[in-house]
Amino acid sequence: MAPPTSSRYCVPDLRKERKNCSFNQEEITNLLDGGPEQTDFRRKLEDYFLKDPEFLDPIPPEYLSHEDRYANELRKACYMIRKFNEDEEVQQVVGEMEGIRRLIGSGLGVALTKDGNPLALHYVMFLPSIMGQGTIDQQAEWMGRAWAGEIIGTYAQTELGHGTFLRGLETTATYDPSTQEFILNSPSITAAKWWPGGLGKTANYAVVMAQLYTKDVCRGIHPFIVQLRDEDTHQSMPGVIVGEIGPRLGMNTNDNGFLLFKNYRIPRKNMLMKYSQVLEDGTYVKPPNEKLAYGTMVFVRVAICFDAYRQLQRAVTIATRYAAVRHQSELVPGAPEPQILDYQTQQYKLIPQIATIFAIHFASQHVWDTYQQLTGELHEGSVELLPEVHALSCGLKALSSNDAGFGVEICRLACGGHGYLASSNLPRIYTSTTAAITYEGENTVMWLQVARYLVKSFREASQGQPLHKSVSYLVAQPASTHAKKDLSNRGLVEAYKSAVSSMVAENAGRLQQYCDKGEKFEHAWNNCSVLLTQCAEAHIRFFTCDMFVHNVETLELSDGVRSILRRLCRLYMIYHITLNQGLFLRNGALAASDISILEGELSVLLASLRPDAVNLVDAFDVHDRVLDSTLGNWDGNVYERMYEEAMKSPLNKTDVPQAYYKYLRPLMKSNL
Ligand SMILES: CCCCCCCCCCCCCCCCCCCCCC(=O)SCCNC(=O)CCNC(=O)[C@H](O)C(C)(C)COP(=O)(O)OP(=O)(O)OC[C@H]1O[C@@H](n2cnc3c(N)ncnc32)[C@H](O)[C@@H]1OP(=O)(O)O
Ligand SMILES: Cc1cc2nc3c(=O)[nH]c(=O)nc-3n(C[C@H](O)[C@H](O)[C@H](O)COP(=O)(O)OP(=O)(O)OC[C@H]3O[C@@H](n4cnc5c(N)ncnc54)[C@H](O)[C@@H]3O)c2cc1C
Repeated sequence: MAPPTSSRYCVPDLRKERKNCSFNQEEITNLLDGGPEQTDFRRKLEDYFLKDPEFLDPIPPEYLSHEDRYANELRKACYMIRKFNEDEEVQQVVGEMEGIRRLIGSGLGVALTKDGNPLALHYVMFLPSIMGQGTIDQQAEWMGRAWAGEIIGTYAQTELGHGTFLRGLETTATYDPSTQEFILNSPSITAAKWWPGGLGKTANYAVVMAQLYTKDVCRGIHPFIVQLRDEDTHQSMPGVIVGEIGPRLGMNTNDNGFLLFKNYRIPRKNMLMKYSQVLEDGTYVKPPNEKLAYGTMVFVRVAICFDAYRQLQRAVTIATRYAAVRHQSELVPGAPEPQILDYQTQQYKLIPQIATIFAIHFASQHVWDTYQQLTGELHEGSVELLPEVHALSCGLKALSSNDAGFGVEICRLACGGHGYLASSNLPRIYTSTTAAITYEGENTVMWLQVARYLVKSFREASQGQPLHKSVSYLVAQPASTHAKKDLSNRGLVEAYKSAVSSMVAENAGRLQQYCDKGEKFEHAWNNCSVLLTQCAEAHIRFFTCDMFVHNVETLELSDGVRSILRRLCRLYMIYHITLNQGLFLRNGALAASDISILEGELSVLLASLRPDAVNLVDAFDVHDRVLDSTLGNWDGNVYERMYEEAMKSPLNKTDVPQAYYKYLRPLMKSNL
C-alpha cells in the first residue's frame, strides 16, 4: 500500500485525487491478493527482491543487442532462482512452491525479468508436466533436480506444421522392446518443434509431446522427458538439433526455439506414465480419458487468466494516473485545460478496464477452484468434471487474454503519443499480453471448444439429462417480451442468461438444419462456426457477469467497498450489454427502452466512478518498479522522468553522432 499522501510527495493533481477516497483501499488490495496475509507476503517478496541492485537495469533493454538482452535476463533469472534456493532470509519469507509461483507468475517476476524470463517455461510447464503427468516414482526422480535448477526444462509441443491441431503432430516416439527405449524422430521439416520458450539456448531437457507407436500401432500424442543437451558441456546431444527461432513481436528474451530429432533414443522410463503406460514388452495401457495427456495445458490456461488481469492492472494504473496528471484542450472555452480524465470519452476508455480486472479476477478464482476440485477427483479416479473444467478454462483463457490484450491497447491509446514510447512500458506490456491470445491455444480455437461443449450440453438438456453447473441455465425458458424488465444487477444477469440460452438454442437448431439437409456434421459445424464462436463468447461473458454479481453480493465487504464494486459491476454489465444490444433485443431479453435507460445510466456511472478512478488503481497496489513506466509512477512526476529516460538514449551521448559524418554530411554537402 502506498503511504499516506502526507508522508510522500506526489504532484498536486494526484494529491487532489487522493484526498477523498470513498472506500477502504487496503480491503480491495487484500481482496485481489487473496487475503491480508497474501498481501503481506507479496509486499515482503517485492521488498526483498526489488531492493537488490542485481535486478536493476542500468541500460534500458531496448538499447542492448539481441544476445546481450538474452544474457541480461538470463543473469537475472538465474540469480533470482539461486537467491530463492540458497538464501535463508528469502526462504523464511516465501514458502517453496508459492514463492516460485509468485516469482514467475506475478507482476514481480515480470518486473525482474522484463522482456521474457528464459526460465519461465521450466516453472510454468516443465515442472507442472512432471507433477501432473508423472508417476510418483518419476516425480521422485525428476522433481528434486528440476526444483534445484540442476536441470532446466521446457514444454515442446508445437511444430512448424501444427500448433492447434495436436492430433496432427508429426514427431514420433517408437518403442523398441529389445532395448526398452523410445526412438524419437522428426520425419519432415514441418515436424520440427517450433516456439517452445527457453528451448533455444537455455533448456537442457524438455517434455516433448510425440505420437507414440507401440507394436506398430499409433496411440496418439504422449509426453516424454527428453534430454536435449549434455549436462556438463551444454552441447546438444547427438541426434538432437536445437536452436533459437529469431526475434518476435515481444518476449524476446524467452529464447523460443526449434528442435528436431534423428533416431534419438530415450529410456522407457522417460515416458510420463501417470495416466497411460507402455509396459516392458510394448503393451499399451490406455488412460481413463485420452485427453488427460493435455492436462498441463489446462493448468496453464487457468494460470493465464490471472496473468491477463495483472497485465491489465499495470496498464490501467499507468494510464489512469497519467490521465489525472495530463492536461489538454479546453472543456469550457477560456477555462484552464482540464485533466484529460475529466473527458467522458477518456473515462469510457479507462474505467471499464478497471471493472474488467475485478470481473476476470472473480471468474478466474472460480475456475481455479473448480480445477482444484477436478485435481482432487482425478486422484480418486473420477474424470466427471473434466469437460466442465476444459470448457471453462478454454473460455476464460480466451476472454481474459482478449479483454486484457485489447484493454492494454486502449490504455496505450489513452496516453496519446507518450503511450507509444518504450519508456511508458505500454508497448512491452502490450506485446506480452497479446501473445496470450495465441499461445496455449489460439483464441478462436478455444471458443470453438467452448461452443462444442455448449451444443453438446444443449442437446443433452433437450433430452432431459442433467447439466454441469456453468451450462445449467441452457434449459432456461425464453424471456417474455411483454413483461416489465428487472434492470437490477441480478436482473441483468437474468437477461444475459435468457439472451445467451436463446442464441445457443437458435444456433444448435441451425446446425441441426444443415445436418437435416444432408450436410455432414463437420461441414455443418464449419458453416455455423462464426455464430458458434459468438455463442461461446457470450456464454463466457455471461459467466463473468454472474460471478461478478455473485461475489459482490455475497462476500463480506465494508459498505464503501461493496458500493464501489457494485457500481463497477454494473458498469461492466452495461458496457457489454450496450456493445452487444442486438443479442438482447432479438429474443426480447431487453427492450429498446431498457437499453436506452441503461445507456443513460452508463454516463451516470462513469461520472460517479470518476472521482475514485485514481484511488481504485492505487488500491491495485502495483509497485512502481513493477509498473516500470515514466507515465505511471505513484508520484505522477511524468515529464521530468520522461526527460531523464530520453537522456539514456545512446544517441544522446554525443551532440553529433558518427553516422552524421558517415552518411548525412556527405549527402548534405554533396553540392559543395
Ligand atoms: C510447480 C511450479 C509452479 C509454478 C507455476 C507457475 C505458474 C505461473 C503462471 C504464470 C502465468 C503465465 C505466464 C506466461 C508465461 C509464458 C507462457 C507461455 C506458454 C505458452 C505455451 C504454449 O503455447 S504450449 C502449446 C499450447 N498448445 C495448445 O494449446 C494447442 C491447442 N490445441 C488443443 O488443445 C487441441 O488440439 C484441441 C483444440 C483442444 C483439440 O483437441 P483434439 O483434436 O484432440 O480434440 P477434439 O476437438 O476432437 O475434441 C474431442 C473431445 O476432447 C475434448 N477435449 C479436448 N481437449 C481437452 C482437454 N484439454 N481436456 C479435456 N477434454 C478435452 C473435447 O471437448 C471433445 O470432447 P467431446 O467429444 O465430449 O465433445
Ligand atoms: C509467444 C509464444 C510462446 C509460445 N510458447 C510455446 C511453448 O512454450 N511451447 C509450445 O509447444 N508452443 C508454444 N507456442 C506455440 C503456440 O501454442 C501456438 O502458436 C498456438 O497454439 C497456435 O497454433 P498455430 O501457431 O499452429 O496457429 P494456427 O492453428 O496455424 O492458427 C492460424 C489461424 O488458423 C485458425 N485455425 C486453426 N485451426 C482452426 C480450426 N480448427 N477452426 C477454425 N480456425 C482455425 C486460427 O484461429 C488462426 O486464425 C508459443 C507461441 C507464442 C506466440
